[in-house]
Amino acid sequence: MDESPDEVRILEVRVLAEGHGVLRTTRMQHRRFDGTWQTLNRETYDRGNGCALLAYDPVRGCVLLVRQFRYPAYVSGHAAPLLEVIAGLVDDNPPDVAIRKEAHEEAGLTLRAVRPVFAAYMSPGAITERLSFFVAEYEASDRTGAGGGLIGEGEDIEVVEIPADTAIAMISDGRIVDAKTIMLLQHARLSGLI
Ligand SMILES: Nc1nc2c(ncn2[C@@H]2O[C@H](COP(=O)(O)OP(=O)(O)O[C@H]3O[C@H](CO)[C@@H](O)[C@H](O)[C@@H]3O)[C@@H](O)[C@H]2O)c(=O)[nH]1
Ligand SMILES: [Mg+2]
Repeated sequence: MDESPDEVRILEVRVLAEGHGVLRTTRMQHRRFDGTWQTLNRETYDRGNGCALLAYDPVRGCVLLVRQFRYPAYVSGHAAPLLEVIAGLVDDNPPDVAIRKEAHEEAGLTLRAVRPVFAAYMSPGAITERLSFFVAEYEASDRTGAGGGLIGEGEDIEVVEIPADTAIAMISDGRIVDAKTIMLLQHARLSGLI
C-alpha cells in the first residue's frame, strides 16, 4: 500500500555523492502512526531498479547460475566469487525486456517464455532499488552465446549449471549467500518448479 503524500513533507534534498549511483540525504517531516509530526534525516543510495531471473531446466533437473567477484561482499568478509542468479540493473527498459538482455550478456542464454513471480525492496532502509523477479525454463540449446558479461564494464562472469537439489543444499551450507538467489531458489522449490 502506498503511503498518502500527506504523510510526508520533503524539506530539503542534498546530493552527498554522485558516482556510479547517487547518495542523497533528505530532511523531511513524517507523520507518525499517532498523528504527530517528526523531522527526520534519511540517506538513500540510488542505483536504479533491477531484475533477477532463475533459469531452470526441468528435464535435466538443473538450474543455471553465474559466478562473479563482488567487491562489497569481499570487504564484508566473503572473498570467494558469489554464486547468483542472472541479474542486473534495468536502466531505462521495462524489467521483462531488461532481464532478456541480462540473460544474454551474462549467460549467453536466449530466453523463451519468462514469468514474473514477485518484486521486492532488498534493503529498504537505505537502498532505493526495487527488484523484479522472474523464472524461465530453458534447455541446453537455448545457450546460444558465450555469456561472461561486458568486459568494458569490468564484468567477469562464469556460467555454471548445478543440479537443483545441490543448489538448495548450498543455501544451508553457506555456499550460496546472495539474497536474490536464495529467494528465487526457495520460490522455485516451494512452487514445485525444481
Ligand atoms: N565503474 C563502476 N562500475 C560498477 C560499479 N558497480 C558495479 N559496476 C559494474 O557495473 C556492472 C553492472 O552490472 P549489472 O549486471 O547491471 O548489475 P549487477 O552488478 O549484476 O547487480 C545489480 O543488480 C542486481 C539486481 O538488479 C542487484 O541485486 C545488485 O545489487 C546490483 O544493483 C557490474 O557488473 C560492474 O561491472 C561501480 O561502482 N563503478
Ligand atoms: Mg549482473
